[in-house]
Formats: sequence, structure tokens, C-alpha cells
Amino acid sequence: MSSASTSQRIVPKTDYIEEKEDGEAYRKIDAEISGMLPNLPKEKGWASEDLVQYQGFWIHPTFALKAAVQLQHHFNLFQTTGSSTSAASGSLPMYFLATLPKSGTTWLRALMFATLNRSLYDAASPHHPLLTTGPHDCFPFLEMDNMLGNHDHSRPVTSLDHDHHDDRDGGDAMIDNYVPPTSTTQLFATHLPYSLFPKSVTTSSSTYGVSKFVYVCRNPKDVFISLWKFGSKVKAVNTGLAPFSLEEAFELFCRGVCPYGPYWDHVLGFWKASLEMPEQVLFLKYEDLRKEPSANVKRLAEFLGQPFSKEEESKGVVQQIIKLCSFENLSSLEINKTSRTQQYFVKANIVVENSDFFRKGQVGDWKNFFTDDMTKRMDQIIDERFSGSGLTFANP
Ligand SMILES: Nc1ncnc2c1ncn2[C@@H]1O[C@H](COP(=O)(O)OS(=O)(=O)O)[C@@H](OP(=O)(O)O)[C@H]1O
Repeated sequence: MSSASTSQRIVPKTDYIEEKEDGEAYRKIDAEISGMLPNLPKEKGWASEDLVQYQGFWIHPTFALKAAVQLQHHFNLFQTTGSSTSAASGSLPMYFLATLPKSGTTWLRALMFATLNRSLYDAASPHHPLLTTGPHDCFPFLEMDNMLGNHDHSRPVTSLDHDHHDDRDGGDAMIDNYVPPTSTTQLFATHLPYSLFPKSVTTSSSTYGVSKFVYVCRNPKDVFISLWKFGSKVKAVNTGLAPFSLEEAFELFCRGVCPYGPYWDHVLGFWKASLEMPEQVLFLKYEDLRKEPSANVKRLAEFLGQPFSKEEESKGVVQQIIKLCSFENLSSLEINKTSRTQQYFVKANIVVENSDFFRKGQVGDWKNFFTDDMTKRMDQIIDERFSGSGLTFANP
């Protein structure tokens, strides 16, 4: 795949609605959004031109707002029959990987895909799909794929110029892109906050089966630096606008203005839900995964209903998955070093290289950027926002 020049100005596509089968319903959502947009508070974006505030959260005015409205008021547009190739299945439970951007999405995409598909793809196999597919192409991104009509499971991965092998039958079968993790679940990644999900998704009595959320939380200082670094590059490439200075970005972050922020409201929404419904919301921390990957990957597998058997553990399957999905391994793969394959961004004409999802992958990189004043201010915010919640951040 070719990479776009960094000086190129890219204009995101806005004609998503026309691409859907149910044009009328989607035009209705479009009209709804056009009506509400002028009244929504607006701020400068980190990776895009603007962010708008919708129900307390700062989101992208095009795709994230559409997804939120669609999810809340037109949930039937997400549903299809079990055999359909569209967004979600009416009868199958939905599993969501939920994160604030820069909290470990890429890592967990890989871990969830490898864990849920381990009976199909041996994590130690030289043909494992993750060796030739970027983690962001393993399963759909709720906000953008739904808008873009990307759920064509019949489209083989060859369209991205790389092959996959199904280890079950000798290694020749191509797998479809965006493979559902099993035939009994639908898997989506999302950055939308918990409060924007309707009860029909979050309650276990839903006719669509039990939805589960895996949430990954990362300490706010590292999220901030990671976001600032990523946003600076992506904003310049896609809008031609100057990126934020560190100071400007910090002010916005502290005011809660960042993609899908405020940080604390996003984190606390999922934290509280995980305390109330631990069987439906698994709350993981990036730092814990770094420190104790094995224990946390086992928790993940158990939560997803596919615990590792004693035999698997003794064969080292957990360790194989951890190694496959490690920063060191994924970031060194050709597909993640030189390609731009996230289908949702490619289709929307937004330039993000696969390598942009891999920077340092460390805990505590913030120390290389924060002044003493910044540390003090962020610590104070953490104290104010999280005291009494029971959620703590290791001081990395
Ligand atoms: N496999 C693996 N293991 C550990 N850490 C990893 C991994 N893959 C990506 N990263 C680091 O995660 C940061 C990117 O965050 P996200 O993946 O959430 O970004 S995004 O929301 O999908 O845009 C970004 O963190 P920083 O390095 O601090 O910027 C990535 O380097």
C-alpha cells in the first residue's frame, strides 16, 4: 500500500449516507445531525479540525456524532440477522472493546482477536493473520465502519494485498476481512462513552443477547502525551492546520476537551459500570497488562467466555498470544511499519499510517515531557475527579 505524502491536504468524505442500503433512514439521521450541529458547543480538534460536545462528551462532528445518534435513536440500523454480513447481528451478543483513544486499543484489538480465534489460528503459527493484518483491520470500528458500510465480509483480505491462512485446513483458505471472532459473537471497537450506549445494548435482558464491554484504561499523563504526539501528526497531514503546542494541548486536556473526553468522565463511566455489572464490563489497566500480562490475558479470556484450559496453559498458549501481540513484535512487522490499511480511515480518505499506532508503548513516558507544574496540576485533577471512586492510578 502506498503512503500519502505528509504535505498532502486530505478532505474526508462526507457522503457516507448514500453508501448505505437504507438511504432514507440514513438521510433522516443526517438531517437530525444537521439540525443539532449549530447548537452544539465546539472546540478545536486534536487530530481533526473540530470537536463538538454531545451529551457531555467531545466527539468528532461527523462520524462519531453520527454513530452516537444512530446508536441511541436508530439502534435497529445496527441489527441484522445472524447470517447477514452487515454491522451487527440481531440475535448475536455484541462484544465491545471500549477505550479512550491512546489507552491501549491497538494492543487489545490484537489480544482479543488472538484470544477469541485461538482455535482457528495458532498464535505461534507463521501464518497467523496478525502477522499480515494490522490490528485495526481485525474487526470493525463502531463509529466509522457503521457509517461507511464497511461490513462486507465477503471481501477477502487480498484486497489489501496480503494473504491469510486458515490453519485448520492446511493453510490455504483465505479469511474474510473483519472476521467475527466466533460464529456466536460480534466484535466491535469503540471509543464512545458508556453513557451514550442505549439500554437495549447494555442490559442483559436485551433481545440481542448479552453485550459485554472490555474497557482498557491508561494513566492520564501517558494518554495525554500519546494523544498529543498522534494528534499533532495526523492533524497536520489531514487538515493542513498547525498542531497544538504542548501547553495548549495540556490546557484543553485539563478542561476535559480531548477526543471522547473528558478523560475522567469516560473512565468513570466504565469504572462504575464494571463495579455494578462485573460480568458485563471488564475493566483492565494498560499498566497492569504491562506488568502482569499473563494474569490479565487469562482474565480477558475468562470474561469473554473462553478460559484457557489446563492443557493450553501447559502448552504455553497464553505466552504465545502475549508474544504475538507484544509491542516489540507487532511494531516490527512489515504490515505495521509500512502500510496504511485501517479500512475505516482509508475509506473516509483520512490518512493514518499503521505505524502511527505504535510509538513507544511504555509506561511513564510522560516524565520526558511534563514540567513540575504540569505534574502538580494533573495530580490535583486526578485527586479531585477520582477521589471516592475506588479507582487509583499507579504513579508510573
Ligand atoms: N502491542 C502494544 N503493546 C503496548 N502498547 C502498545 C501496543 N501497540 C500500541 N501500543 C501503544 O498504545 C498507544 C496507542 O494507543 P491506542 O492503540 O489506544 O491508539 S488508538 O486509540 O487506536 O488510536 C501508543 O502509546 P505511546 O507509545 O505512549 O504513544 C502505542 O505505542
